[in-house]
Amino acid sequence: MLPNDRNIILIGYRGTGKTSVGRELARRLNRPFHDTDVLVEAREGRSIRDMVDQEGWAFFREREKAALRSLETIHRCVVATGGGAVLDPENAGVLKAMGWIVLLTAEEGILVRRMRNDPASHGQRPSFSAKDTAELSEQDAIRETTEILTQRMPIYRRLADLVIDTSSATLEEIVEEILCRFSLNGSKEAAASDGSGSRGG
Ligand SMILES: Nc1ncnc2c1ncn2[C@@H]1O[C@H](COP(=O)(O)OP(=O)(O)OP(=O)(O)O)[C@@H](O)[C@H]1O
Ligand SMILES: O=C(O)C1=C[C@@H](O)[C@@H](O)[C@H](O)C1
Ligand SMILES: [Mg+2]
Repeated sequence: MLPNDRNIILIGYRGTGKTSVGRELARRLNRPFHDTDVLVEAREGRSIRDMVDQEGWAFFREREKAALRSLETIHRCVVATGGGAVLDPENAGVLKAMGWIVLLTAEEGILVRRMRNDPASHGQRPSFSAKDTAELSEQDAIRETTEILTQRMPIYRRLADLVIDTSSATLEEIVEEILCRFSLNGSKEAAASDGSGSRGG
């Protein structure tokens, strides 16, 4: 398989922008986009939050694993993962074999602010603690985020082929960095989808 045929997989904590960046990157590359959270919700016919409330985290993690397995043989796609998908070592192995892994990061305070301002948070993002995330003070939410990131960052970093701090970057800038890093900027697929086909190579 040519390097440019590999999938591009986005990993990282909640609110780092995996879904937003993935959607835009797929549009720029004219590639299919898959989001494991969206797949799980579509298959289950309910939100992740409802799944976790009704069945618990282990149930959701099993469904997430099955969703990831169903993507194992795709190529030339962009994939956004759930923030905790990489915690399962088997999932991590599947993702690593699937393509280039891009880790998105951001400062804790920014992550908390993004999640609080995102209307999707309230109906769809289950709380990690007993309280609803929206009910936590900003300080407690930052503390919770810092604690979880301390556990997860070594796993995220071990898997990553590229790390991008999104704290003060726009979606466009992040997408450009990914295209540039994997030499996809001048590719026919990128050129064709951004309307600059005659200039591309
Ligand atoms: N670079 C950015 N700058 C500003 N806002 C951003 C950026 N990236 C994402 N956001 C905003 O942050 C919120 C969360 O983004 P998104 O849903 O893409 O994150 P995610 O990593 O997919 O989260 P989750 O793990 O919960 O699925 C959205 O409201 C989105 O518009
Ligand atoms: O960080 C996490 O553990 C999660 C992130 C979201 O993408 C969802 O997959 C779910 O809310 C769990
Ligand atoms: Mg997402």
